[in-house]
Amino acid sequence: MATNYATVTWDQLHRDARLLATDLMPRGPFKGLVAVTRGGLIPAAIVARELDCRLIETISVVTYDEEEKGKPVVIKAPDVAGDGEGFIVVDDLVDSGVTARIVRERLPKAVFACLYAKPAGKPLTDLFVAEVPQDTWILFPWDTAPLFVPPLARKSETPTG
Ligand SMILES: O=P(O)(O)OC[C@H]1O[C@H](OP(=O)(O)OP(=O)(O)O)[C@H](O)[C@@H]1O
Ligand SMILES: Nc1nc2[nH]cnc2c(=O)[nH]1
Ligand SMILES: [Mg+2]
Repeated sequence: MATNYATVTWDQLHRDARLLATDLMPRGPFKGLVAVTRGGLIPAAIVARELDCRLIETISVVTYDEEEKGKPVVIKAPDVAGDGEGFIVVDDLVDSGVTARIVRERLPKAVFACLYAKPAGKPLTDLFVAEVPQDTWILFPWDTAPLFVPPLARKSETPTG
């Protein structure tokens, strides 16, 4: 259970995706990218723009609560990417590493890249931009909205006030 939160703004996300692209450049050229939906879609779009890649495939992994031991299921396969040779897999983060493990099984020859890595997932990614503590929940721009915050001197004020 996360006890801290780390908020990522659109600007930070864009900067970090560009840094990831910079680190990926020497490993290319690449045939294309595989975005891990949904969190990897926007990072993959930014990386693809920087690397001038126009081929973007997707893989979708869902962990259903009802499934045996929360087993992850691939509900959309990355058929165009074959065994992953010449492709970059892009996700927003690795946490437990469960998603990355199943993606790597499908695409063993791909380079796996993500923006943020928690310690448990770190061994599953080839590249990442920043490490985040295991007890920290990352809030992406698409998870959040600007909210009224009352002045310190008026703590009891409500957002509707
Ligand atoms: O390392 P793990 O413990 O597997 O966690 C990391 C995954 O969890 C989130 O995806 P999620 O399955 O929540 O779906 P989403 O991308 O559609 O938000 C995130 O985007 C990663 O793909
Ligand atoms: N948004 C978000 N999704 C996650 N999925 C697994 N870990 C995380 C996290 O820290 N933030
Ligand atoms: Mg995801």
